[in-house]
This record gives sequence, structure tokens and C-alpha cells, in this order.
Amino acid sequence: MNTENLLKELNDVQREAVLHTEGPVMIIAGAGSGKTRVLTYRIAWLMLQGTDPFNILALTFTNKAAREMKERIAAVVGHSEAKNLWMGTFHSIFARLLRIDGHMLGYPSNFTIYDTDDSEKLITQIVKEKNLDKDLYKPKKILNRISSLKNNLIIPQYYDNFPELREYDEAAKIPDFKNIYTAYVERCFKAGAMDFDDILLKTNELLGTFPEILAKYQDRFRYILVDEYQDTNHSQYIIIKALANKFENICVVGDDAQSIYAFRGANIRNILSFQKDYPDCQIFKLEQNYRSTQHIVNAANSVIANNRDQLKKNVWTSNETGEKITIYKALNETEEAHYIAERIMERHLTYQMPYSDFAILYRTNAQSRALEEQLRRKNIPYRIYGGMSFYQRKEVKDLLAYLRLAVNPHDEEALRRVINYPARGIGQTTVERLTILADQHNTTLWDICRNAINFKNELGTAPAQKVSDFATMITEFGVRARRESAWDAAEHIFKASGILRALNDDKTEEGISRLGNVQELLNNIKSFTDTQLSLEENNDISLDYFLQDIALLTSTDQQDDGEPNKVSLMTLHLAKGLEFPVVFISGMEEELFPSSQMVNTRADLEEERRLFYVGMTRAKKKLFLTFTHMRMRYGKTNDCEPSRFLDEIDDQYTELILPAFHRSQPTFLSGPAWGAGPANNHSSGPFAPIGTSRQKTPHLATRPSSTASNALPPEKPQGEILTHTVPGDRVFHEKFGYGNVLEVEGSGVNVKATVAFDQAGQKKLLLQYAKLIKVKP
Ligand SMILES: Nc1ncnc2c1ncn2[C@@H]1O[C@H](COP(=O)(O)OP(=O)(O)OP(=O)(O)O)[C@@H](O)[C@H]1O
Ligand SMILES: [Mg+2]
Repeated sequence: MNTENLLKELNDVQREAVLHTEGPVMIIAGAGSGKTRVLTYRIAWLMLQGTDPFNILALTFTNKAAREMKERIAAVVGHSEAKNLWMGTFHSIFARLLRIDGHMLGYPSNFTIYDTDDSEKLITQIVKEKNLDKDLYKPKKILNRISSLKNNLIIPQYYDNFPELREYDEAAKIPDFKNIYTAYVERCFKAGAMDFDDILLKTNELLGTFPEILAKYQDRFRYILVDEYQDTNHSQYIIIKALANKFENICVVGDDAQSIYAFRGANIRNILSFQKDYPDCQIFKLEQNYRSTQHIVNAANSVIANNRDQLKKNVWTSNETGEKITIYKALNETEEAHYIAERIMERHLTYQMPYSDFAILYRTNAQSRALEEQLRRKNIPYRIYGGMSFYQRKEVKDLLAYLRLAVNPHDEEALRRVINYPARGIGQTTVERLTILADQHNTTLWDICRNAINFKNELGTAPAQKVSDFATMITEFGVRARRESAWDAAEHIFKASGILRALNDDKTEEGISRLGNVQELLNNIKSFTDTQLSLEENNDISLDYFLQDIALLTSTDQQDDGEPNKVSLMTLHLAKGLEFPVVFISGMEEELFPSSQMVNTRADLEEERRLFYVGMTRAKKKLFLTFTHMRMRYGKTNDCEPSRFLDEIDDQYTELILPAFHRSQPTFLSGPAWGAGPANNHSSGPFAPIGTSRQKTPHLATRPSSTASNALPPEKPQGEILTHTVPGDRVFHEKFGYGNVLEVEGSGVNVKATVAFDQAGQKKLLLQYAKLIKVKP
């Protein structure tokens, strides 16, 4: 694509924002208004103007988003140029930076990245060693607290500078928190490991302590671009600010109405601070939505208008009016899932829509089970994002632990995990003794292991020998990891560690599936080695690089198996930045969404509402919102009340559908009629107390949902729905209008009719779903 064509694909404001390359720029704009597109085109434009890709840094919310942007840019400027861009999540970019310069802070360049599971295990271990009450010092709680301090750049040494921290911890009955935090930080450091938050914290420390390193990166990153700026936390904010300080060519894009990570420390005030930091910054507002139909855009606007804290924006679209938003009241979660699966199947067959056009979003991961079951029953392929990832499976983590040890044997969590797996006679007592020795000698577990022969007295002769043999094996793995490709080293380690044998011996169904998973991991390593050579500029095929790569996958990246034709299932949080032709948001019920934990303050409730706004604005053509009358939660069936958010959608954009069991004629109602189901008592207003339900006046029945064009749909004729038909029949279809049947094929549920529609042209439809009505010719 040449320069001219590139700019043609933008509207006036977008183009201006792309061309304004020098100086600070902030683009605060509504959902689907082309923020990400502007960012992508800006990079392409910079490169077309001769900017060296080495001088561009782009920060995205997921690695997948970065990859897609890179591909788009490559199409404009060429693959070999695009390769050299530094583009990715904050974590992957700054981990890369720390690999290069982290040694200044005393880290090895092959430092390990601890995942949440590793961190929690380490905390459990520390709590145990300190003889603290494990019911009070819960690892998750402690880790959240550590994370929040780290993201505010409060290291243990600063803890006492803020008396309110101690007050908080005492009130939370964790007075020894500081000791745990201190020990945790020391242990990670000794093990040559960083947790996720360290990646940002240590980058800050590095840039703040060494002016020459800061200067190096300031010079390198002449142009800095940040997507989803509304969800950056303090630590990220400080990094960007430092890096941009010299050239001030910084462009941030975001939408305050989509800020949904406050619970993880994201700070919406970063948007306001930006204006303060760069008083001469240029601000662009994009208001035209290119993604969604008018009904969807307007409905989303009517919801977000209920938030008090927001920057004024007027999001509009010139897209088609589109179908109304369907609100479906189900009996329970099974029936809800069934309804969703049916609608997917119906659209897939009737309109030939690929499965990848559909997304099902929910508030909590637990909701996916019922949905999965119904999708499986209909053989609808799907992919779940988030939840338990492949890399968290036990057997996968076991092999990974060996690989991690090969790269960094000081990695304490990996060592604890496999020192006696597969079983090699190193018991719990021996491990405890090793831990005490490490503590006494102020060194790592690994240092004790590799010198185990010198600790025969403390360990006993036989255990010392076993530990020593284990250490010899790990040392040998290390040699290979340095010399061989990731694939060669991993394959060897898989066999020599005894994992292959252990899994092979287990002939249970579960054992076979475990072996399959480990083989899948090896396949991943193989394809990493193969593709790495062609994709990245550094051609690094080492095990070290592979481990780094997977440690930083985000939840949206993890499940991307490259298979394109699947329905996507994910939480609303993960859906940020994505778009799908058809979106279902399930579980639109009080207590679930808004979550019962998020209704106590206005700020929390507004964050939930923004989350709903994010969900709604993912849909391009059609949005379904479903809620249930009853739902099983925590093993109990509860009565549910429709979400207050449903009330907030302007009636004119919705239609309510009730399931067959409490539906008399007609099926379609315009506007909400939540009370129409059984067992509802009526009170009103958006904040009706939990346990009562709200009702708005149901509107009169109208015709079926509108068509995809602005023209009024043809009036639906009376007549029975055809289950079989013959060529020559004159028929009516809800969406395509009138037509003549040309051909019929297949049998039973697979009967397909080819129909020549007067307006819509020729279509092949599955009779079971097409709901054709026979009319007089
Ligand atoms: N000028 C344009 N012409 C045609 N299509 C456009 C234009 N600008 C954006 N789009 C399309 O509109 C959709 C939304 O764009 P994009 O994802 O960049 O929006 P966004 O503001 O980043 O959305 P979100 O707030 O969800 O992150 C995309 O499919 C994009 O290709
Ligand atoms: Mg975007």
C-alpha cells in the first residue's frame, strides 16, 4: 500500500492524528472509533517517512494485538522492516529490556519469571517457615497486597514511610505482612527470579538509578505509542514518562469509559495527569464509531450515560440501524446456554456465518461450564480464553520446571517442584534440611544441592548422594540449554529427566491425556524453534528465549492455537479491544453482573458499568443479552433478578424474548418486560433492593426484529412454518423477505432449500432453522 492509500483509509480527524507525529498527543475517544487503527497507521506512516523502526516503541494490551498490528504494518512497509519494531505488552517489552540491562541490578540475564502459582507457593513456604497462621496469611491475599505495593513503587524499605500501610495490615490481621514481603523479595532475588510486577518495578528502578541507561533508551525510543492508556497503572505511567522525557514524541490512546482494571491498580487519573505533564499536548477526539450498528452504539451510550465520572463524548455512527438488541429471559443457566447455542447454529446455517463470528462473554469464568456443555452437544467448535491455561497444567508445569532449571538452576520454585519428581528418593525431610542449610549459609537451595556431598553429616550419606546426582543431571541439562536449540535441549530433558518414562507407565485415561499435553508442549517448542528463525529480528532459538516468551503470554494470547473457525468464550475483561459480528453477554443478573462485590460504592458500580459498556461495544452487527430466572451458584440454586443494567438501556433499542415455557403469543416484545416471568414481585427503579425485582411497563407487541437495512422489513405474513417444501413454492423469510424455492436437497434435519429471494438474491437455507412461511404465489 502506498502513502496515499494509507491516508485514504482514515477520516479527517484520524488522519490529522496520524500526521501529527511530533510532540505529545492524546487521543481520547469512544469505543470502535478507530483508536487502534490510528495507532497502527501512525507507525506505518512514521516508517514511510523514513523513521527507523528501531526508534519506535509501541505498547499494547495483549501480545496478540501487537502481532496483528505488526502484520498490518508489515503489509504497508514490508516484513523485514516491521520485524524490528519493539511492539508488545508492557511486560514483554520491559522483560526484554531487563534481559539486556537487568544485570546492573544484580539479576542474571536469564532470570526466571515467576507466575502467580510460583509466587503463591513461595509465600506459602515463607508463612510456614515463619510459623505464621496460614488461615490469616492466605497466599492470594498476601500476593495481592504485594502486587499493589509494587505497582505503586513501594518496596519493603519504604513501607515504614507510610504509617497507613501498617495500620491497614494490622486492621486486616496481617501485622507481619512487612516481614513476609521482605523475605519474598529477598528470596525472588536470590533465585534470580522476577514476578510480573517486578518487571515494571525493576524497570523503574533501573531507569531511575542509572542515568546512562535511561539516556540510552530515551535516545532509542524517539516515538512512543501506548494503546488502552486508560488501563495503565502507576508503575507503567512512570516508565513511559521517563522514557518520553527527552523527545516528548508520545502518543497515548484510550477511552475513559472503558477503564476496567482499577482493581488491578489501573489509574484512570493517568489521563488527566497526561495533560498536566504535557501542557502543550495535542488532544484529538474521535467520535464516529465504525464498528457497530446504530442500535448498538445508541444502546451503549444510553447505558454509559448513567456514569457520573466521565469525559464528555458524543459517540455516533453512520452504519446501518441494524437489528434490535435481543434480551432473552431463560429459565436457568442450562436453558440460557441452550438458547445461545441454538442462535449460533441458526445464524451459522442460515447466513453461512463462520463460528469465529461469534463471541460469548460472561462476568466470571465459572459461567463457561454450562455454555461449553451446550456447545459440545451441538458440535459447535469453541475456544475458551483465560481460565486454566495449558501452561498451568500440572504435567506441563513439571516439564517446564526442568527447562527452567536448565536455564537458571537457582530458580527455587522450579527446584522444589521437581527435586523428587519423578520419584528419586529425596523425601520431604531432606528438602526441609536443604532449606535450613540454604538459610544458614545465606545461599540458594541450588548451591546446597550441588555441594550436597559436603553436607553428608546434616543430610545423611544416602540422601546427600541422591541430591548430588540430581544436581549433576541439572548441570548437564544446563550445558545443553546453552549449546543447543530449545527443541533439541527440551527433547533430551524430557527423556533424561525420567518424565517420559513416568508418563508412559501411567496407562490410565488421565495418564494418556497428560502425556498428550506434554507432547503438545514439545510441539510448541518445535514450532517456536522453526518459526523464530523467520519471524523475529534476533533469531533467538534458545530455551531461555522460549521460556521468556511463554511466561509473558497474556490470557488472550494463551489459547490462540491458530485454528480460526471457533466461537470465542471469554470474560468481559478479556474482550477489551476485540470485535465480533455477533456477541452474547450471558448472566445479566443482579449479584452476578454487577457483581455483588462491586455495588457498595459508586466508583465500583461505575467500573462494572464500564465493563458492560466494553462488552456491548464489542458487537458489530448483533447483540444478545441473556439472563436467567434461576441460577446454580456455589452448589445452590438461587432465584435471580435481572441486572439493573438492563433497565438502563433505552427501550427503543431492545426486544425481549421469553422462552417457550412461559410464552404465550406473541414472541416479540419491544422494550423490557422483566416482570413477565413467573414469581416476580414488583418494585421499581435502578437501585431496588436485592431480592425484589423491577418492572417497566411492557410495550405492545410489535413485528419481528428489524432487518439489517434501514428500510422497514416486509410485514410478516400469516401461515405455517414449512418443515418440507417443493421447488416452485412461494415463501417468506424473516430476514430475506419473499422468494421462490428453486431446489430442495438432503433429508431429515438436513433438508436444504435453495431460494431465489426477490430482493436478497439466491440463498441456500437449512429448513430446520430458516422458518420459511409458505405464501400464496
Ligand atoms: N476510517 C475508518 N474507515 C473504515 N473502518 C474503520 C475506520 N476507522 C476504524 N475502522 C474500523 O472500525 C473498527 C474499530 O476500530 P478500532 O478497533 O481501531 O477502534 P478502537 O477505538 O480501538 O476500539 P476499542 O475502543 O474497542 O479499542 C475496526 O474494524 C476498524 O478497522
Ligand atoms: Mg482499540
